[in-house]
Amino acid sequence: MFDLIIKNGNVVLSDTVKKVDIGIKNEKISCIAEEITEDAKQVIDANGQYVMPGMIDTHVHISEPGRTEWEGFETGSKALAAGGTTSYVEMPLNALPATTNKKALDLKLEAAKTQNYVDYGFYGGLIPDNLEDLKELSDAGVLAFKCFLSNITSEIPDDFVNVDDYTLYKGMQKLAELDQILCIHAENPSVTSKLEEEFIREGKTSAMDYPDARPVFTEVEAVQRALLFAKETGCKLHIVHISTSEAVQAILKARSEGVDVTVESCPHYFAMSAEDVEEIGAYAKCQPPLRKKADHEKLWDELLNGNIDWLTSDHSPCTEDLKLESDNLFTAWGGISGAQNNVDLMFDLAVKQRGLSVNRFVELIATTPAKRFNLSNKGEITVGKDADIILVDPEQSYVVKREDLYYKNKHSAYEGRKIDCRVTKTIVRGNVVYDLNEGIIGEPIGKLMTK
Ligand SMILES: NC(=O)NC(NC(N)=O)C(=O)[O-]
Ligand SMILES: [Zn+2]
Ligand SMILES: [Zn+2]
Repeated sequence: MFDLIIKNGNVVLSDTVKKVDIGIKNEKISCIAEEITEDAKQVIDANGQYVMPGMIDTHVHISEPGRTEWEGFETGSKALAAGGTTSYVEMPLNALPATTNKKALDLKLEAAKTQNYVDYGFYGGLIPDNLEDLKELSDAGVLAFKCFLSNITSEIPDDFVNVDDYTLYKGMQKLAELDQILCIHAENPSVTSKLEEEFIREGKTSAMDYPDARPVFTEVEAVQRALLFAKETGCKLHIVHISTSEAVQAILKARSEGVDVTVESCPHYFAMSAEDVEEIGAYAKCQPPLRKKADHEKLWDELLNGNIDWLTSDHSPCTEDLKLESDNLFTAWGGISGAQNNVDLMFDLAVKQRGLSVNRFVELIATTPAKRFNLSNKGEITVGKDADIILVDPEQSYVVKREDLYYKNKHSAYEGRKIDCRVTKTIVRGNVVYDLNEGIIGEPIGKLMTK
């Protein structure tokens, strides 16, 4: 007797897509066979749909506690579930306090405990004055660490700040000892902040000016510095939300020379370019910026050539006033609400429109991040793994509408956009948590993932 059987779907296995049935028992995938005839408490017919591992989104900002009006665990995890994500890793910034010591992590754990509809884990932050806190955060089970090379300053006590080079060096030494990955937001802080001031002074604040104020080389420079420090210290490195082909090439070169480095990018860098931001406005503002068409196409080549390791949402929500109060892009809040439209949007763009294989797509959303973050129960449809599974209908289309968004603040850079693919069910450890017709189902059953 199975708890759940998923029948007749096109199941994305590690190197093939096969029409097989999946039997689930005690939260795990317990049988994969051409036909399962045993009984089950629940049967799902997935005819005509892809059945694949749920997305593992390793880049999500939930600003609870402290800035819960931006996003909370309940609303954020509902959006993730509705978008086909079955587990996520939460960034150490935007909540107050930032997750830079054990006390702050405990506040996160407490807030998250009863509110998550999907599985979740945490990052610890590296900032200039917390080198002594890294071991305690690591011992408490954070999945990885994060720091900013990009300029990030705040007047508010306990908010996140970027590292200086000394902290980067010392932090990497410590994290290498702790066998932790350091994830880095890589942009040169002094060039970008001064350039932005200069552009504003000169009134050059259009959507097409914005990427010029954070030029390609400022990403490449910070990436190269991080690579050099990683080579020196032996620290495992992961570069988040990469926006340029040039930076990807620098990463590939360092990897070929022995640096243990991986790289992610996000759907928004593929779905939109700076030209689109002219129309969409601040909802599509982020750092690093959406690049102009020619750079954007070069990043697509990197993705299609297998040079980007995985995809994340970088769901970085805020209240709508922070997007609207400023009359120019330069001073509006940077960050895109995207957690609910990762899987189907990228399936449409990369698989349907640009011919990426479905197997490669699954590596990008699930298998590779699971391996890198040592989430050994997740990321593949294989007997013994957690039954974290989504159904994806490549024949359905929909238009992104505010009222369908689960975010606390229902704005999106994709509002009004037609997506030719749709997530129809999300299953976390055998529990159906989202269904297209019924919406979010049941109680928040998400469990904490620790290292
Ligand atoms: N404070 C943020 O949420 N920042 C985020 N903002 C973006 N990407 O625009 C990020 O990941 O850098
Ligand atoms: Zn960032
Ligand atoms: Zn981010």
